[in-house]
Amino acid sequence: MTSQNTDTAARAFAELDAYRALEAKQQPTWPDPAAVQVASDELAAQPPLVFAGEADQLRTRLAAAARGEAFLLQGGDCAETFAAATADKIRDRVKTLLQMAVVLTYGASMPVIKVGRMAGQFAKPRSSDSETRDGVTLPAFRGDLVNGYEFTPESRTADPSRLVQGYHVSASTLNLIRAFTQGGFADLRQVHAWNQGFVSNPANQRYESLAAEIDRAVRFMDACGVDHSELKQTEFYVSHEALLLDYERPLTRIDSRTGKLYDTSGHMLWIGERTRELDGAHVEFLSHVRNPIGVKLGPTASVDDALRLIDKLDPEREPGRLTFITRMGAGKIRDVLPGLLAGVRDAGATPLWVTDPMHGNGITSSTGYKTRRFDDVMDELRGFFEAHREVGTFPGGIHVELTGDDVTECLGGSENIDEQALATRYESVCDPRLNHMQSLELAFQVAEELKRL
Ligand SMILES: O=C[C@H](O)[C@H](O)COP(=O)(O)O
Ligand SMILES: C=C(OP(=O)(O)O)C(=O)O
Ligand SMILES: [Mn+2]
Repeated sequence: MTSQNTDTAARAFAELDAYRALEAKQQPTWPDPAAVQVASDELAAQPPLVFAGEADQLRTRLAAAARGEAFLLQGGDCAETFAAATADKIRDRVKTLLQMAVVLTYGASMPVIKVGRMAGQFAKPRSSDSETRDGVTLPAFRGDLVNGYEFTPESRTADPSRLVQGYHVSASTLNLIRAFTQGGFADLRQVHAWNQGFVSNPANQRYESLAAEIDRAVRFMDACGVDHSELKQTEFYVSHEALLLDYERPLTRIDSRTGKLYDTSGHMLWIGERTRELDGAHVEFLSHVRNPIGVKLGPTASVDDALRLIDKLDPEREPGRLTFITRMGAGKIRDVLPGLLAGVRDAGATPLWVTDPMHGNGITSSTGYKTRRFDDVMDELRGFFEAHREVGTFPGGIHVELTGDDVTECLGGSENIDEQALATRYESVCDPRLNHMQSLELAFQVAEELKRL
């Protein structure tokens, strides 16, 4: 580095570090600050997980979605865990997203941008700092990057060595995702092989007939001698909530090509509903990195909130830079979203609008499980499309908590999971996820909405 480059880098990091003077909500209480410094130094010495150029490429893809020329599919666990970062589970989540993408691409006849909530989704904001079970109170589980899910004082104590472990688990997850999506697994000729559902399930049968059509189309192209080598690989990006600043900061690096800062822990980072204060540390931090940024907006978000977030996070109004992920709740979306869309549009801003139909629809079952009704999720989705049709803006994508596994965490769907069934395979350590079949079913319904655009 020349001394001029060194100066520029020092200035960029000094600006980034303005966040340190601001309130950072939802951070763990680390018992030993010296150990956090050791972990931070270790992270700072590791290679980046993603390349800045990939984040730029995703920004251009998201810009197309903001213009109405592509659709974002973002999904994965509420909270990834280190233990579940196995080849089978990663493969099944990737498969589920690939299947959904095929359904959506076919339905919308437009490119679908695939972004996993994967390879870094390890830190959770919580409603309460503590959890009480049978009269015993311990710190809440804040994600594997912070503490363990097991309900013991040792496990629930925040442990900064988990930051480093989280980096390595993210690296191996991302490595496998790259292998799957670029090494032949995601070849469109494998469209049948991705299916893993129950033969008799209606979503499964619908998928099989769509896959057969795609097969015929690919064979037709083969017979015509069309070169369609781009069908052999697929672009796949990773994202997570940039919650834990002790993890994000040491992974933020200067891009040698441009001299700009990128948070290299993932391609896209988002700010959660609980940490999106304009004068808070998270908004300040992400305002200084070049990655595409998402912000969750709940039902209390005003037009003014949205416009100020745009001014802070996307002052140049750069296409693809900013995605608003709305999570209003099925009962509220039709009342609150149209005004928000219109207010932002009238101010001349064109962020990408995406729906998260999960987080506004949480309930507790009579049997004590955190759950969501599939019908509420679908209702919010329809409300999202209705609001955009009403205002004339583009419904640019979906953000869902899902897994490739056959879990029983959300009520309903074609398998009719009821309150009693929740207990059979409830595996989430945080929010309930759509299982493989529910995810596919949702994709078909979104495809129907996209066909109406
Ligand atoms: O994923 C989102 C939040 O972390 C989660 O909904 C919070 O859940 P809690 O209300 O159980 O803390
Ligand atoms: C914490 C999450 O969501 P929100 O910020 O919308 O509550 C999440 O996406 O898991
Ligand atoms: Mn969640």
